[in-house]
Amino acid sequence: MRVLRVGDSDARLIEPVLHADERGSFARSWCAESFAAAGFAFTPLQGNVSLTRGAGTLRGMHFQRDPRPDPKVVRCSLGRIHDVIVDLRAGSPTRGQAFAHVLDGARPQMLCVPGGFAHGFQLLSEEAVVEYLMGEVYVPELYDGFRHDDPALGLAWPLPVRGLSEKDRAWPDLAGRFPWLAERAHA
Ligand SMILES: Cc1cn([C@H]2C[C@H](O)[C@@H](COP(=O)(O)OP(=O)(O)O[C@H]3O[C@H](C)C(=O)[C@H](O)[C@H]3O)O2)c(=O)[nH]c1=O
Repeated sequence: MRVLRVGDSDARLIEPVLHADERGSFARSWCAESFAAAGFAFTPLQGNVSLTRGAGTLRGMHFQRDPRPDPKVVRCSLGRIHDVIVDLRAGSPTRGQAFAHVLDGARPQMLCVPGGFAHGFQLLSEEAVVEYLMGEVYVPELYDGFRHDDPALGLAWPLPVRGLSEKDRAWPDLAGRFPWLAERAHA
């Protein structure tokens, strides 16, 4: 299993061993012991799968607020996505930093995202299936987000953005809710 650090953050990009033979291939999509040894201790409480159509379509950015932030293990099982996480945790040395990865259904890579990060992705293929194990259950009252083009972050997206949900168009500016972002923007 290959474990890559994600910048200086405590997120991890894990590539499990791919056992290929004449039938195809086999890889683990999660393993408590080896993931913990890789620095990502995690207990899945919910599994999500989303099918998205149309290159450029974007889901996010979403996060679940304290006291129930939602760590997740994200895998693209079909197609290709530009995946972005943003550290929103108070006190984190990488607070405010964004980390982008291409996740490809042809590779069994998984992005291990601690709770307190926002997450979103844009399709690089015409269709994509994204599956993720969640370390916290969905709590609608704590479900939050910000726009992909929030002025406080300046996130770059590889394709013209399309297919946003009404909710993802309407998130309020982050700086109004996280003063430390506004201060940083004026630093
Ligand atoms: C997240 C979630 C949603 N829902 C319901 C709520 C809506 O009626 C429907 C679609 O929800 P939403 O439009 O928020 O789905 P996405 O835009 O794919 O949200 C996800 O996109 C980004 C990339 C993520 O990382 C999160 O896992 C998740 O926020 O599913 C549930 O029933 N359970 C859930 O856990």
